[in-house]
Amino acid sequence: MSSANLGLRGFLLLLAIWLCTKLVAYLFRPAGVPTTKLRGPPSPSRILGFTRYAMQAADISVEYEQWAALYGGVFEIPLAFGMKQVMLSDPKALNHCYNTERSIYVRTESERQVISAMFGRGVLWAEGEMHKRQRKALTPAFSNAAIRKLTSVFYDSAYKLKSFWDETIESSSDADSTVIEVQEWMNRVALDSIGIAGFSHDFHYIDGKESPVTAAFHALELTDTSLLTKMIFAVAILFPFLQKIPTERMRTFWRLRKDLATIAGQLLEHTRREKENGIAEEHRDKSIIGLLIKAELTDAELYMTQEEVVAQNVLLLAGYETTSVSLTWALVELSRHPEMQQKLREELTKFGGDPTWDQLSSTSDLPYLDSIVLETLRMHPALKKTPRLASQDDVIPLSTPIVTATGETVSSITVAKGTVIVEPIRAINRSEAFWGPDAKEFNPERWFRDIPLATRELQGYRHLLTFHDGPRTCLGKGFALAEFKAVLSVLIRNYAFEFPRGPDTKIEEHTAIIDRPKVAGEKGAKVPLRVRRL
Ligand code: HEM
Repeated sequence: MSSANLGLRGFLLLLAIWLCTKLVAYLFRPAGVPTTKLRGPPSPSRILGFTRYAMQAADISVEYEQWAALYGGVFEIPLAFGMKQVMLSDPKALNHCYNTERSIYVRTESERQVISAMFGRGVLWAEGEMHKRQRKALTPAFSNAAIRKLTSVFYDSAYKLKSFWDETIESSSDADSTVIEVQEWMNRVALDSIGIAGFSHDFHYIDGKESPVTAAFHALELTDTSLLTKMIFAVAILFPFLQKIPTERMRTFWRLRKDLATIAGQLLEHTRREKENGIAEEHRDKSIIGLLIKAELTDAELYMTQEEVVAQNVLLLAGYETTSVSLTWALVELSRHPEMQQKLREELTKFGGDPTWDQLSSTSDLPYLDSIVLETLRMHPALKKTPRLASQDDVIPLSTPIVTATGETVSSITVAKGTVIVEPIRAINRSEAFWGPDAKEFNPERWFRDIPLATRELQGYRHLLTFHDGPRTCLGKGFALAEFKAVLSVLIRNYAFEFPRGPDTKIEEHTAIIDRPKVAGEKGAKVPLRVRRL
C-alpha cells in the first residue's frame, strides 16, 4: 500500500476518533446544574487528556500535589474522550463527599461492573439501602470483641512462618542469615490469616501448598500489566463493554472469582449443616462468614441471599492484598532505616512476649510500633485514590475558597450529576501542605509531635485517608491493624532485615491487583531481603 494511502487512512481514523470524542462528550454532557468551571492543568493530548500520561507517570501523586498548590483544594483534570475528573484535597469537601456516600456519591458503574464480575454483589459492590443492610450484617464480625478473639490466628501464622524461616536459615551456608523474598511470605501469612479468620478455610499457603486461588494471585503478581489493559480500565467508564475483552488479566480474574465463590459456597453449606445438626454454640464456626450466617439466622432484618453471602468472598481479597502489601512496605522501610528497626526491636524486646489485642490497640503500650505502622500506612496507602460518581447534582462546601476558571472566588462549588470526583489518598497523605516539609520522608517521629493544624481538619483513621472514611470506610480496619502489628512484632523481635545490596537499594512499584513494592530490576513483585536470625 502506498504511503499516501496509509496517510489518508490514518487521517480518517483520527477524524473518526475525534468525531466519536465529540459524540460521547455530547451524549454524556451533564444535565441539571453545570459543574463549576474549575481550573486545572492543560491537557497533554486532545483525545487522551491525562489518561495515558497518568498511567505512564512515575508517581502522578506528586503532580496532584503540585496542581493542588497551584489551583487550590479542588481542581479538574481532562481525561480521554472529553471526560473530566474533579480532584479533591480540601478537607471540608472531602468530609462532605465521604459522609454523603450512601446518598450522593457512589462507585462508578465501570468499577461496580469489575467488582461484580470478580466477586459478585457483596458489600464492596452494594449501594444505598442494600449497602446499609449488608454492612450492618457484617459489622459484628469486625467488632473489637471479634477481632480480640482472632488475634491468636495472626500470631499462629507469624510463628508458622518463623519455623519455616528458621529451618531455611539453619540449612543455609551462613547458618545465621539468608536471603528471603519477603513479599511472597507476607502474602502467605496474610492469605492464611484471612482464610482461617474469615472463612474457616486453611489455604496452607505458609506450608507451601498451591491452590487455584494462590495460583491466580501469583499470576496477577508476576505479570506486568500492559498499557493496553490499564487503558481499558481507564476508558471503561465510557465503554463498559471493554471490560468483557478476555485479556490474560481478565481471564485470571474470572478464574479467581470461580474459585473464591466455590470456597465461600462450601463454607456456607458447612455452617448451615452445623446449625441443622444442632452443634453446640461454642463449637460452631467463629469465622467472619460463620458469624454472618449466625446473625442472619437470628435477625430477619439482616437476611442475605445465598448469592450475597457467597459474594462476601470479596473479604478474602480485601483482607489479603492490602495487609500483605502494607507489611512488605514496613519491612522495606525498616531495611532502609536500620536505626528505626533497632529502636523498634528494643521497644518490643523490653516489652517481652506477644502483646495482647488490647496492648496492640493501645497507643501507649507500644508507641514506637504504633508510629511505624501509622507511618507505613501514611506513606504507602494500599489504595492510591478512590473515584466516586455524583448520582445527583450537589453543592460541595470548601474549607479554603478557590479561584474558578472564570476568575471568581468561591467557597463552595456546584457539581452536576454524572461528575466523577476523586480523593487522591496518596497525594494527600504525602502532601507538604498537610504533613509539613518532611511529608515525603518516612519519619515515625512525626507521630510523637503535635499533628499540624491543617491535618487535624482531615478525618479518617488518625487523620490518614488510607482506610477511606464515612459509611464506606474500610470494614476490616481493626482486623488489618491487629494483624499488621502482631506479625511485625514477631518478625522484628526475631530477625534483622537488610537489603543485600545496602539500604539505598532502589525500590519501584509493580502494578498487580494493587501496586506493590519491588526491588528495581526484579521480575514481578519481588523484595529479596537478607534475614538474620537474632
Ligand atoms: C492495611 C490494610 C487495609 C487497607 C489499607 C484497606 C483500605 C481500604 C479502603 C481504602 C477501602 C475503601 C475502598 C473504596 O471504597 O473504594 C476499604 C474498603 C473495605 N475494606 Fe479494607 N483495607 C485494609 C484491610 C482490610 C481487611 C483486612 C479487610 C477484611 C478482613 C478489609 C475489608 C474491607 C471491606 C469489606 C471494604 C468495603 C467496605 C464498604 O464498601 O462498605 N480491608 N479498605
